[in-house]
Amino acid sequence: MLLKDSYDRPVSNIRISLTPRCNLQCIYCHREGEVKPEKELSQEEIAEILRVAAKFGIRSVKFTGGEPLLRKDIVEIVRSVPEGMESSMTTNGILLAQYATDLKAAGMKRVNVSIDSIIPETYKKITGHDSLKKVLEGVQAALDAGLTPIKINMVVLEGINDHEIDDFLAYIRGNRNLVLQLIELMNFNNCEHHTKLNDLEDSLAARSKTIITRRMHHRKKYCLDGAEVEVVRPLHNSEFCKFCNRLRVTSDGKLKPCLLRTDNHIDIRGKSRKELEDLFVKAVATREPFYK
Ligand SMILES: Nc1nc2c(ncn2[C@@H]2O[C@H](COP(=O)(O)OP(=O)(O)OP(=O)(O)O)[C@@H](O)[C@H]2O)c(=O)[nH]1
Ligand code: SF4
Ligand code: SF4
Repeated sequence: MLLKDSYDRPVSNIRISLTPRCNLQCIYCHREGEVKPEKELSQEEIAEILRVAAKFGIRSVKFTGGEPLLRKDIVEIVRSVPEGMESSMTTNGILLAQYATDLKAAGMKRVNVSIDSIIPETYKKITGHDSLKKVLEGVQAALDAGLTPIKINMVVLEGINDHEIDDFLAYIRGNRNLVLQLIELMNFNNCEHHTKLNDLEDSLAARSKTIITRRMHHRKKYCLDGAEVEVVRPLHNSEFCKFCNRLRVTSDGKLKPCLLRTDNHIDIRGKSRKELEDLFVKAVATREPFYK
């Protein structure tokens, strides 16, 4: 039986940040909402968290960061995912070519890869590094290894990459294993590059053959001719929060009931199995939609 919060939202998936470290410096990075992270969880601590998650019926885990592939024990971590639980990862793709085959062999189902521009100079401007070629090789390696479907995550930045959407569509078009995911920038610092995605969604809707509403966050998925596009609009979106079914774990071992809150973290380090289970129940009970 899945745990439910008092807003009737079941927790069906868990997101574990494996490290706050990253080999890029994106201009908009929210670091999964972590503040001053301390010592990273060990592989055994992660395995124990996953066992408890499985006990509460959670059947899906997403590994995030920072950059999760910076963990030297990443393949071991993936191997420790309990049977029956699907694992995936959100990565910047730089080390993906190196790890794709091993991740698949360890049981990982699929990956999301962040690519904010397919123009090398713009990619460098956003991420601080000249790594686009490596990332595209990583995507190809993940396709070859069968880590699919692969979502290409693009954070839309006004005046920087917002004119590239058709280029991205051309990149994924015809490959059923690639999905484009357009993400609204989390505009915490009143960033001049923030843009709402409403107009973009309207134009996708007009061009779509089918529109699917996913259960998670009630996100819309637009099926265009030969290309699938998912849109993530988390800001001031009560519908998004109403259908939020995730519980997060920070890289230093705290249950995090909401990405946008730092005041209700629950430390789960050094706890017995029974205490850990009780803290899971407590964390789910404190969950509430950020935007109501
Ligand atoms: N506010 C908010 N934003 C989220 C949440 N989950 C994901 N996001 C945003 O969506 C972006 C993409 O998330 P990913 O890590 O690729 O995973 P996903 O697409 O949510 O998950 P899958 O569909 O399982 O692959 C993140 O960078 C966040 O900005 C959430 O629970 N709350
Ligand atoms: S790749 Fe992800 S974690 Fe790394 S800096 Fe960019 S947004 Fe942040
Ligand atoms: S802001 Fe919080 S409640 Fe809303 S979708 Fe994100 S994690 Fe869930």
